[in-house]
Amino acid sequence: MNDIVIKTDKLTKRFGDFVATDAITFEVYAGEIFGFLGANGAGKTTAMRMLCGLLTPSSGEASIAGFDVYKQTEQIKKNIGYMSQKFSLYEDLTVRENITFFGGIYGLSDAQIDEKSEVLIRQLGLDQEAKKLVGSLPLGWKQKLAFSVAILHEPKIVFLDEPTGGVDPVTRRQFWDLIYDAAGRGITVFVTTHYMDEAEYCNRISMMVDGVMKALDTPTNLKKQFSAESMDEVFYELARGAVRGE
Ligand SMILES: Nc1ncnc2c1ncn2[C@@H]1O[C@H](COP(=O)(O)OP(=O)(O)OP(=O)(O)O)[C@@H](O)[C@H]1O
Repeated sequence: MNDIVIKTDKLTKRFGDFVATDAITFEVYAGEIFGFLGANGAGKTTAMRMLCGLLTPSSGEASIAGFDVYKQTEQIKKNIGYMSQKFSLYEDLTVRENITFFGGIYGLSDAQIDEKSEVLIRQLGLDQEAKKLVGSLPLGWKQKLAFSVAILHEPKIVFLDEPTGGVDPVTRRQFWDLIYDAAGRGITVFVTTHYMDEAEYCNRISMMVDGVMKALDTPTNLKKQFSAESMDEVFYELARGAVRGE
């Protein structure tokens, strides 16, 4: 009995004659960690922006947390968290000021913000850094803080667009501990990544090639399906015919 929190039917985005996302149809379940993979230019960011209510589709259907992507974008935004590649922390505010600022935007009370700030700062091990400007923190800390801020309001779904770009594997693993923690609390995680070790951490993975969703299954089943030892091999098999990208 899985609750569906994301449902799309032939969701498409055209830019002029170019079809960036081509009739993708899939479902994501509550509490799932769903990996959204594809080579550069495959159409991941475009699809994700439609799902977040930030970009109007050209055709097809999608509902996010039960809300329609054409008509109910404000409700969608209230029920999701979003962390883009250029995450939205303010570098010239301190760690604590950033948490307070975003808590205010999400409509949390002062008491809730105080409580969340304490928990978060402790959980991230940022006690020494709480009064430091975010701009002075290493990238890995910024990413963890940006993720924590994106789920400050305990959304139903959090969308992560390449959240761990540019940091080492140990720091990436620590970031994934936070993802597991959020998923354990029932937050659905929709994540794009280029790192195949991260793909292995997902419950299910979809692979986009030239705007089309070419595969969707668990990492184990995908490896079986492609007689592959690793997700790297699966990715290569699927993406090698791609026209777009580098
Ligand atoms: N506003 C736009 N106008 C025209 N073309 C666009 C626009 N936005 C994206 N595209 C094109 O759509 C295609 C898909 O882009 P998108 O950013 O969705 O891919 P992606 O899978 O997220 O790639 P990456 O991994 O590089 O971020 C690309 O060829 C891109 O150039």
